[in-house]
Amino acid sequence: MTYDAILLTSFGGPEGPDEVMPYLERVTAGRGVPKERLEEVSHHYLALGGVSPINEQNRALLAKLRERLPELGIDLPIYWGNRNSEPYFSDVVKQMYEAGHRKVLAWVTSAYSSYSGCRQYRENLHQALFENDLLGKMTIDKVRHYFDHPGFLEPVVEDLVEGIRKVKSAGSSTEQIKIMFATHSIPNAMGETSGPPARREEFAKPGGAYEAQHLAAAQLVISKAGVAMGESMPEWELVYQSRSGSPEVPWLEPDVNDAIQSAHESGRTGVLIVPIGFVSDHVEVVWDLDNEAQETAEGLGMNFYRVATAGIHPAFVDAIGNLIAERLGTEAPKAESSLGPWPSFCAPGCCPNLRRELPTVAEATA
Ligand SMILES: CC1=C(CCC(=O)O)c2cc3nc(cc4[nH]c(cc5[nH]c(cc1n2)c(C)c5CCC(=O)O)c(CCC(=O)O)c4C)C(CCC(=O)O)=C3C
Ligand SMILES: [Fe+2]
Repeated sequence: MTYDAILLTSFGGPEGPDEVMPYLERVTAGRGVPKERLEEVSHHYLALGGVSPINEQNRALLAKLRERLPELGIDLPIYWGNRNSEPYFSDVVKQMYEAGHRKVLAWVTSAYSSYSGCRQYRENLHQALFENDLLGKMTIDKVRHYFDHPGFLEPVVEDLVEGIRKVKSAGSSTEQIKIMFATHSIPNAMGETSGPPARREEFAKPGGAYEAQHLAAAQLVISKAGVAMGESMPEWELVYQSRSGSPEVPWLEPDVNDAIQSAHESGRTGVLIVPIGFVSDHVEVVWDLDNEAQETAEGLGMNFYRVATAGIHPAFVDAIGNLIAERLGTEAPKAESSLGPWPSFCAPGCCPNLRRELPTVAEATA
């Protein structure tokens, strides 16, 4: 495979108070999210000055990639585009075409399979080509999901080890600690249909491939931390956060705050939250975990530690390099769970849009 440019592909966020409501409306357009939920989330953003940290984190990652990829032998220009805020895909795609690029490889800031974390990006990239009349003139492929890539997990393992030591020295024993791997909740219907249709029977409902990938990543993190510490690990579980949508629609559970309450009731005195579902410390992490979950835990008198995300850790930057090199055919895939390496091209019907079928990029031909 040859590519002539890389596109760092992300979610986007507001960068000022005036941008918050238009951003939230854009994100949820046609998604059936009640107005009350938007009001509530707008307060999270406004409490942070109306600025999501996500764009700054992507600028920092972009700078690291531009520095590091050439050292790894990848001499391709790197662009950055967002689904929901400037720089929009449509503008970036146009800019890339005008600069002469025809075969683009997108790397997405989402490690797992789901409509929200995969197909929606692929639909939006297709839309960007369409809007610029570039269908058939320029292709955009996508790097595979990397939930079980060692370089995605290493920064997490490092900080989990640190966190366990801290919570222990605050007085909680191994048996008194619960490790909670946290990820974005999604509707059950989205979980059940995540991943390729041919593999659907393989995964438990309602979480589907989305949940299976998280469990695989969590198990790897626990094993690695156990080896690093040379001792047995506290018990762990997968929990969900940042539930949106209307209350009648079932979403993946348990919620992180309920899980903290249950852990307290079963005699735990320490909780570590590992935001394994996120690649950097954006609003879901700094608000929903560092404020809400921490308050829940401390209100119950528990020791609390929130583990770092991959961010711009050198191991993660190198992992992105390896994932790109894998697509270029110059390095072997690195995937440590029995689920991977996840395919680079999504099967038709993978992580479907349950509202209406839309064309996408980076789809496998049947
Ligand atoms: C799976 C998943 C990821 C991980 C994969 C990926 O990274 O893409 C993710 C990431 C993110 N989600 C983000 C923000 C938001 N997500 C929302 C709403 C929703 N997310 C969903 C799922 C996911 N979301 C879903 C099923 C909805 C309901 C509406 C719908 O069905 O589409 C809403 C609306 C308000 C609310 O209800 O919360 C906001 C503002 C930000 C930016 C944060 C920042 O600004 O720092 C990021 C990285
Ligand atoms: Fe989201």
